[in-house]
Order: sequence, then structure tokens, then C-alpha cells
Amino acid sequence: MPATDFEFKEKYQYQNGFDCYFESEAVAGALPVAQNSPQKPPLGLYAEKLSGTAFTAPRHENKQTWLYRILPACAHPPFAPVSSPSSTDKTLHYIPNQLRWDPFDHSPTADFVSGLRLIAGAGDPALKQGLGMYVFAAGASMNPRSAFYSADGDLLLVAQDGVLDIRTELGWLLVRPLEICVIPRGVRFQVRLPAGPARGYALELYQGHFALPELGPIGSNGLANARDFQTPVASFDEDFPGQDGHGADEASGNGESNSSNASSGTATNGSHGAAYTITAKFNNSLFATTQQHTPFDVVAWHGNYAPYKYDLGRFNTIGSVSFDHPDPSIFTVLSAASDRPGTAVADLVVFPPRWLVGEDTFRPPWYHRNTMSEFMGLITGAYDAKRAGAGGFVPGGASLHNVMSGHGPDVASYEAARNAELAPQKVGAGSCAFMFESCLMVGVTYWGLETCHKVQPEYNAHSWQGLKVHWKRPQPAAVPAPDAPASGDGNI
Ligand SMILES: O=C(O)Cc1cc(O)ccc1O
Ligand SMILES: [Fe+2]
Repeated sequence: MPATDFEFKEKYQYQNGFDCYFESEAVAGALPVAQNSPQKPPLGLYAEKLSGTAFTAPRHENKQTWLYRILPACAHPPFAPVSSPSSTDKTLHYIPNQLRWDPFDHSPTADFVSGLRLIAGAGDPALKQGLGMYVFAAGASMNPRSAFYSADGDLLLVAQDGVLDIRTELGWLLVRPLEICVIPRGVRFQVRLPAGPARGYALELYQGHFALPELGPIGSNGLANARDFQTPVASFDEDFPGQDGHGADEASGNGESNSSNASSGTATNGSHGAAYTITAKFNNSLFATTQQHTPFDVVAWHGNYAPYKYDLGRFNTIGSVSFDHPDPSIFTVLSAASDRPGTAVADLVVFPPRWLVGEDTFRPPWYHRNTMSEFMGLITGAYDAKRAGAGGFVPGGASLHNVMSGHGPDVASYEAARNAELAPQKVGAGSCAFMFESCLMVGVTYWGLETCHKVQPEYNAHSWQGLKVHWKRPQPAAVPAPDAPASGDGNI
């Protein structure tokens, strides 16, 4: 059901900034003053610390959030394994072929968790190394009495089709196509679909966290600006069957009541009955437990380990205004560093609408082989240098150009760009492609190679087998006289 204006304002409130130390309380006075863990936290809440880095990580990397909640997260029976395709299909197959996928199917029945498919990855969540690349397709909201978290890593979601209404322990995020969000490792969340089926891409970062890329000589603004990242405000439910939450020394907060969630409201008695299911992704297997109380009971929080969203339309695109096609690193939105400076385990790169003005320049991406692997998706529109339409690079589809796998414009794009008149040209109007780029070699799951039935077998043949030979053997030239002037073939 679409949110009314009133619901919209109440529910989706954000704090602006990237990697800030935020604080938010849904009930005034819920945050303790000048300390984190008083003997009795305000309003009878429990204090719970959520660590995103080792306690002793350097201050500039340290990430943690203090949650003030009605019951701590540990209050649940043991988890039990859940059989699911994602728990079994995690063997990665390493092949050098260029791969492209037709748009992945929508799913009428799956919710976000059952509709999340590992397509490719590298490393090992148990070692906290590497990353997973996913597509998701959901036709149903998650049960309002359910929550999901991943112990494997921070989850970056790229909405491609449909709207994601995401309830997290720390508040609500509305994520629409052309927006992305990051849910940190461990944060429990629930995905609802207020506008029908949703489809998108996800990257799970098994190590470290995303940061904004260095700007170097660009200066202090540009690319994704820090103030455009948005983190939710605290929001909570009260549903604690069999518990009297109104002890003599405790005040009851006014829970934010969400009209689309039958379980929410201000009731603190056991009238609802049904249990909440918590599903955990742990070493790429799913486990579930049930508990009688809502997991969305965080009344206040403070810290710098929190979900956030970003509208890709706010990206400040920078490019060459003289000649040559620059490296795509100028399009980096977020970057997760490896141990080597400047070498990312995962970059999120976008290709937004932009002007191309390069003189005497082959304007599309050059042919190249990259020591990094490149997984690309298309949110909307068309990508320059790749065929659009059926059998091409299509919204909702994907491509993978692995370590040192050659790629570049297809024949038609090459010939067109080679002969194009080089007037200023706007490319990608109304379109947005993105890339997950990684320094790691990426393996593909059986689902990605076979079960999804989306691999385009003719991708290489249709793209590059027809490339023409333009080579012309030079005729022997007269040797220039030793006192002839320099050619002066610079750009001035
Ligand atoms: O391969 C691709 O399409 C992505 C890409 C784009 C670009 O502008 C330069 C290099 C690159 O890998
Ligand atoms: Fe590339």
C-alpha cells in the first residue's frame, strides 16, 4: 500500500552525512547522557553494543553503535539450519570467458531472503576475506514478523526494479531504483515491497567497510558527496508477549506505530502470540530461530555503524574535457580497500549520464584487459559501447569480465565510434549502469552458470568475433633529414 504523505514524513527521516557519528532517539531521554552503559539505562532499556570493527581498530577505522533496546538481541532460542538453495550452491567455478546474462527473472513468490542468489564471488566469509555478488528478485514482502541479518559482511543493495521499504533495527530506509543502500554486517532488517515485485543486485563485503574514494587533485568536493548519504532515525515497535514492560522505575516509550505492520503499535502485552523468525546468513548458509518478541525494539542509538542510502542521481560526474577516455575510477561511488593502497576489494562504480567532449578521441571505453575483475549491471537505459535490446546488455541483466579477460566495445559500437563526428555529445541520458570492481579473481556459482538459464552463449561471438582488421602496413618512408624540425604533434 503506498505510504501517505503523513506516513512518509513520520517513517522516513534521515540524518545526512557519510561515516558520521550519529545519535537518534525515538523517545526523548532514551539515550544515556555522558556514558554508554549506566547501571540502569533510561526508560528501562537494555544497552547493547554492536561492533563493526575490532575494539582496538585504529580510531579512524573504528566502527560501533550503542543500541538502547527493550530486550537485547541474544534473547532467542538456538538457531537451526534452514535448507535453501543459497545454503548449498556456493562452490565457485573459475573460468576466463567473458559472461553476459539476460535480465534475471522476477520471482512472484520469493521474498528478499529466499530471492537472494549468489551469482559470483571470491574469498571466504569465514576468513573475512573477499566478497559475494548477488542478484535478488522478490515478489513478496518479508513476513512482518521476520528479520534477516548477515554475519558474512556488509550488504550493498542496488535497487533496479521496484521499491524496497527496508525496516532495520536502526530505522527505516526507502530504496528506489537508482538508489543504493548499505546494511552493515549483523544489523537485522526486513524488506517490504510497497510497490510490487522488486529486483536488483547486491554485493556482500566479507572484509572491511565501504568508504568514499580519495579525491586527490579533484579537491574537496565531487563524485559522491558525503552530505548526500542518508542514515535513518531510530524507530521501534513494542511487542513483548508475557512481559510487563511498565516496571515501577521504567517509563514506556511511544513506539512508532507503522500502519502496514500488524504487529506494531504500543501494546506490551502478549496479545499477538505468533513468533518472530530471525534468519541469519552465516558462512553463506542460512539459519533461523524464533522468538516471541519483536527484534525491532531499538528505541535509541548512537554510533557510526549504521545503515545508509544514497541516490545515484546525486553523483557529481567528472570527465575529460580535452582528450582520451579516462579510467573509470573517476566514477567510483564507494570503495572498500584491500591491504594495498589504491587497490579495492570492492568498488561500486556508476556510469551516469554525462557529456563527452574529447577531441581526436575514441570516446567509448577502450579495449582492455584488467588485473581487476569487473561485474556490471544495468539499472536502466543503455550502456554506451554495448548493444542494447534483446540479446544485448539489458536492464536487469549483468556481465562479468574477469581478471585479464579482454573486453571492450562490440563491433558495431567500435565502428560507429571510430567514424563518429566528434561534436559534444551527451551519453547515457536517462540511463545508469554500474560496476562492482574487485582486485580478486571472481568465481561463478552453478546457479549463475546454469540454473538461472540467463547466460548468453553468443556474447563473445556477437561482440568481438566480427571485429575488422583496419591494419595497413605502412609504406617505407623517406628517412627525414637530420636537421628537420620536430613534428610538433602535441596538443597545443
Ligand atoms: O568494461 C567496461 O565497460 C567498464 C569500463 C568503463 C570505462 O569507461 C573504462 C574501463 C572499463 O573497464
Ligand atoms: Fe572494463
